[in-house]
Amino acid sequence: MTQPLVIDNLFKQYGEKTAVNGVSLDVKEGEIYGLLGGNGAGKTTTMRMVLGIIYPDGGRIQYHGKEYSSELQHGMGYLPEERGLYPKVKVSDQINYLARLRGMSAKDADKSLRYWLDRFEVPEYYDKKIEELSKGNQQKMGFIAAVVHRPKILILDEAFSGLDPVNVEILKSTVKELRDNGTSILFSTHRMEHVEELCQRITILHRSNPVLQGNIREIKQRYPREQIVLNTIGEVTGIEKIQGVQSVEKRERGYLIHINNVAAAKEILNMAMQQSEVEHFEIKEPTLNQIFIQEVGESNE
Ligand SMILES: Nc1ncnc2c1ncn2[C@@H]1O[C@H](COP(=O)(O)OP(=O)(O)OP(=O)(O)O)[C@@H](O)[C@H]1O
Repeated sequence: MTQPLVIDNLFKQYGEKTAVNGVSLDVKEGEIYGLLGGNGAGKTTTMRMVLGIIYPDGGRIQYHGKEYSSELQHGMGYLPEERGLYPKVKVSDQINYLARLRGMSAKDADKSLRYWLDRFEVPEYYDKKIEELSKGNQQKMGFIAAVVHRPKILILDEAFSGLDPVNVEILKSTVKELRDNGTSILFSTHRMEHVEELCQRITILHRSNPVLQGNIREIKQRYPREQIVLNTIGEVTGIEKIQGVQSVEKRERGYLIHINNVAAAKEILNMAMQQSEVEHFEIKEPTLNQIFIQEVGESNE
């Protein structure tokens, strides 16, 4: 079976500025692939090349084994980071028009739009102009515009930005459902917890270069486990004296301990058990955000 999306050694230059330098990745059917990077890393440029909005200066993109052609637009959906809908046009006029541009009949387009408005519990937005909606609700309409024509490949650039926590959950479950129905999703975000929840594979870009790539589980295993969460009933003293312990922070229910040698973990546990009752002991794997900071030298969030 050919892959829905294969990007091979993609390259893009704006004058002297290299925006994307040798990005390769593939998105499988029914996968949400995470594209991460700080501001200006090259995520949007990569996505726009995939969508055929701009042309690569080098490299190759294949869609189900084929080169780009304009008909492929019918099978692709895009939620841009910046709002993509016209403020003064009604939701129904605009989204139905976009759906028809992507090959749907007027009847199917309207049915699909109404389905999505009901799904987000806002059927009354059908007749509203975009500018009449709040920022978060405009984002939802942008999402509907991206999925109304049932694309096989979906590109989501900061899909959850501007949404309140309830709406983030609603959109997240929708994205998971689209994945489970076979959609291939290329997903960019600054929020690492979303990536940890939604994606199995990622690429981290830094100043146009891919600096880290692969399966999140495997990536995490390559980084040392340097944090211990210890919750005890009573106080434990002397942890900082154990060799390999770098710092001990008192937390509400215990301690957060930084180590630079995993052998210290056993000694910490022994000491804690001698002095108190241990409620919880965990050697934590690094978070994706910690790995990101280590690779890129700054937080993504
Ligand atoms: N049309 C353009 N002309 C000139 N330079 C551009 C253009 N579009 C992007 N760039 C430059 O290319 C680099 C990558 O930009 P891009 O928008 O792809 O980053 P990004 O990872 O999406 O960032 P952000 O998280 O801030 O949206 C940046 O340095 C940007 O200034």
